Amino acid sequence: MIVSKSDVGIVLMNLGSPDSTAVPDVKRYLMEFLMDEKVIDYPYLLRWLLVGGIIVPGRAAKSAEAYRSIWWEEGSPLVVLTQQLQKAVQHDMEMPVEIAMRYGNPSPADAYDKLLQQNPHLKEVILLPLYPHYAMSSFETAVEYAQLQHRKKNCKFKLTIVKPFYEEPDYINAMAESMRPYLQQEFDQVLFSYHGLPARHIRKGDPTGKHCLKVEDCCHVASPAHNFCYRHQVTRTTELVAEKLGLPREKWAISFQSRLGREEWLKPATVDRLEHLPKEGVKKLLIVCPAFVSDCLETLEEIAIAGKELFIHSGGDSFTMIPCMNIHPLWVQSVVKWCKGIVAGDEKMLVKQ
Ligand SMILES: C=CC1=C(C)c2cc3[nH]c(cc4nc(cc5[nH]c(cc1n2)c(C)c5CCC(=O)O)C(CCC(=O)O)=C4C)c(C)c3C=C
Ligand SMILES: [Fe+2]
Ligand SMILES: [Fe+2]
Repeated sequence: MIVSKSDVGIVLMNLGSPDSTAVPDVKRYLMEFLMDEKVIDYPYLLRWLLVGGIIVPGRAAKSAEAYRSIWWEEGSPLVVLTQQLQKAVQHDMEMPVEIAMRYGNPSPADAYDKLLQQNPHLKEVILLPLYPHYAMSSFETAVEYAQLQHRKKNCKFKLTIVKPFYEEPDYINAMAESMRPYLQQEFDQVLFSYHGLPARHIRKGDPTGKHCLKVEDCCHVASPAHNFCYRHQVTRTTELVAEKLGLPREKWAISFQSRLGREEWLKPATVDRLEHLPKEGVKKLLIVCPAFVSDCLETLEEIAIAGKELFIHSGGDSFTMIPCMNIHPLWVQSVVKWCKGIVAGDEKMLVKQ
């Protein structure tokens, strides 16, 4: 459907943060996040006992302290950087751009209200989940939440969803160019550290039921499962970015961070690599986190503070974290180009509905 530009709005959707670093706010946020059945996918009662009885009480104060170590005067880095992206995209777009968060504020309903205030005749909203890769616990839950609020509010406009963009040439180019200046310095390895997932989520998401983590080297063997396979998609992003940067194979590696709980998660774990790399001769490390388009707790605290400390303590000499794309001009241009293309009728970036 082609609608007039003046009747379209854009929502950039990210994960969300607590409202403040106060322990009750962090508790509320963690409860909302971890009680999401697509994040911790156990039966409700078990999830409630585990999250409300063990994980959140045990984690909230430590999490609040971690947030305090990275918090900015204007608020959570993730929220502030998403607002900055909104402003930068808005600067180059004729249609209104708002942001929404999966957890915490502002919600998709808040974003729809703001768009409707600007244009009560809104016909279409383009929802861009700011996740390059598909995961049930990131992309899928964000989309379903935005669709639920769209239905609950009985919105009359159409909600159009942008697909995970893990191999889109514009994203790959923006990632590579945002990294390139850091490659001028001497380094032994670039570590691409992605948010981790329970391995079970990868198997559960495989629509064929017989490919992911079952076929040898599954991520390199063609399969319809790849549309839903986070591990395939992060591998593809890494290989395309490395190729664009001319990085030889022995100069890069992949790892997975932020493990939670006792289940098996994707391997290798970033913490294990950071501990062992210096002993393997990797003393000068560059690290980048392409699963996040905006810097957040997972990059600024887990990698830039705790990860650096671990690597240096384990015998490393230099550790440089490459920032997320944030408001890199090529990233802003990519978002603008995709949205303008969709408004002009190009459907290749869209989830088929
Ligand atoms: C079972 C637990 C978790 C899964 C699965 C998970 C997937 C997942 N998360 C992101 C992106 C982000 N996660 C962030 C923080 C964060 N993640 C978990 C747990 C799971 N995530 C927790 C408990 C936390 C909270 C912080 C903590 O206590 O350590 C963030 C940062 C938010 C911020 O405010 O800065 C992001 C971003 C993705 C993309 C993903 C699936 C691929
Ligand atoms: Fe997470
Ligand atoms: Fe796979």
